[in-house]
Amino acid sequence: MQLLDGKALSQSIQLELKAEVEQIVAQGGRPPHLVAVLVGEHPASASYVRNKMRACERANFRSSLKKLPVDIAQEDLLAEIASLNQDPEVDGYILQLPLPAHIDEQLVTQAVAPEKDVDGFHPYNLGQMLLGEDSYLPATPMGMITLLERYGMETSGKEAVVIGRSNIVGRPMSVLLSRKHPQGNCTVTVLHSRSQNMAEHCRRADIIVAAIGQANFLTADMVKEGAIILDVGINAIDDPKAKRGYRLVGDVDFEGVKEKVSAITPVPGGVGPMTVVSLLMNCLKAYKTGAGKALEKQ
Ligand SMILES: Nc1nc(=O)c2c([nH]1)NC[C@@H]1CN(c3ccc(C(=O)N[C@@H](CCC(=O)O)C(=O)O)cc3)C=[N+]21
Ligand SMILES: [Mg+2]
Repeated sequence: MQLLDGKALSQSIQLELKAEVEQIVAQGGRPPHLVAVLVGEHPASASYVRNKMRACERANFRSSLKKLPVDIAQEDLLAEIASLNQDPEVDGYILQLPLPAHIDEQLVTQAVAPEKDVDGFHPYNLGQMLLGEDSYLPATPMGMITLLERYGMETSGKEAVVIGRSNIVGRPMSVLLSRKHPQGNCTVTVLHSRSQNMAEHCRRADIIVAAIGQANFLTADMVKEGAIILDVGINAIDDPKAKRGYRLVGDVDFEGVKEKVSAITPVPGGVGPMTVVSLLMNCLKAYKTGAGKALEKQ
């Protein structure tokens, strides 16, 4: 079994990004600037955002965290978004999801300038992705494709099963795995809460992407010998012995399946860090294409 070490890979990509930023700065440029907008105090979100800011530091990016109160009015959030869109010193930014219930997530996501949408959540970027045109890819699916690419795993002609149909993970991943691409060209099946015979579908798969949000959902009896497993799950399990009082487990019963599969991502240290570094890759791309100034007020 090969462990797909997302943490180590993300760190080496951060070093590559850092080298590129050093070159930009040596030539008189400013570093790329990523902004994370965090509304309220959602504890998991706060920890993800911290990881993103830390990755920026390691890659010599400039980063800013914009903390907004949980009860912010939607129109005030829209005003913040408009100001980020117009700020020539902001290359890319993300609105950390989930947003509080009184905010219309779709509406505010559409207010983000597509040029600065390094999360790839704007309908324009999602549409471009569907068409196979250039866009910012959503960070988690992009991270998984990069992981396969850097490990030299071609997927053409293989059977892929994606469990989960969320807008930010399952759906875009199913699109990427079926596109014309060395880490694509798969025959893709998307499973979701209404699917029947889940285990049967999974047992046929050469590649399984588990994005269900349920600890230890995918068990050994559901996987084929030699399959590749990408585990998107981040589930906190109470554990009095752990430092934080809990530990993180994925959607895959790692211990159960590890002897059976050919490759698998661990949790933590797999898909999560790849998500973070994908944001930085998108932000450098935004910087290079001049996204910062795209909507500058004249
Ligand atoms: N607008 C937006 N963009 C996102 O990219 C986004 C989001 N909203 N909402 C939630 C999901 C989830 N997500 C993760 C980021 C980092 C880790 C990560 O760093 N995980 C570490 C461990 C984390 C820990 O120790 O707490 C790991 O798996 O090794 C995981 C998950 C980004 N998301
Ligand atoms: Mg994500």
